[in-house]
Amino acid sequence: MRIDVLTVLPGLFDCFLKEGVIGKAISSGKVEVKVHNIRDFTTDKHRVVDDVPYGGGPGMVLKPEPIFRAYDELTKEGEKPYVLLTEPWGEKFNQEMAVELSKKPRLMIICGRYEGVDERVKSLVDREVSIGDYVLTGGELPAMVIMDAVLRLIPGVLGNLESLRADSFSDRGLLGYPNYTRPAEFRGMKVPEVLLSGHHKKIESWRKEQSLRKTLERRPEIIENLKRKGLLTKEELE
Ligand SMILES: Nc1ncccc1[N+](=O)[O-]
Repeated sequence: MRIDVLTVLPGLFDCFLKEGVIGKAISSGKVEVKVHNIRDFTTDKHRVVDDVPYGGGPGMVLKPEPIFRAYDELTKEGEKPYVLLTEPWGEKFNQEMAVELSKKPRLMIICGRYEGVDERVKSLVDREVSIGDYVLTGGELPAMVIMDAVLRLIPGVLGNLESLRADSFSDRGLLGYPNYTRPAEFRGMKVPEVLLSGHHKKIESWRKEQSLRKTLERRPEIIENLKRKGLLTKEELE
């Protein structure tokens, strides 16, 4: 997968693209992420990317020309990207959307900033996406959240496929099961016996039960939703 990011603050992405699972996925060539400074697509001396809003009002709006120039330049060759715009009032990002986006060969993420982008930019956009009902200073952190959730789903990025298998829960939006590692007892708190039993079938059903119980407790609407869609098996419903 290739992702092109358009932003006025490219520096924000430096650590994100170098560290951890994402850093390895990029350095190993499994995925390609290019961050582009919208300012590089301006033509004036002062490299202006924003301007005051027509009709008055606070703050600045990202101008359309530099973003369109970047889009035209970056889509001259290769597959047309599926274009996301990160902004507070977009469609709520979730695991289902991450799975869907992870199947696209190429993405472009336009990071909103200031009071947002000129409305005409949305003629380039396939999906306006929000990571939550709160206002950040810009769409760069949301872009990193989306890339993190999407890139970890690309085959080969997460070394141990097992952790992806566990995601079969999160792909249905179920909350994860409790995790433990050595020591078997710590400050009087013991690891559940079943996890020390080596009995894989029992461990699997214990984990599934824990996940369903936690989801029912904290996010009952997810269980209701899965019931309605018929995505819970008979024994899961018991
Ligand atoms: N929540 C947000 N605030 C500002 C820009 C983008 C945002 N978002 O969620 O994509």
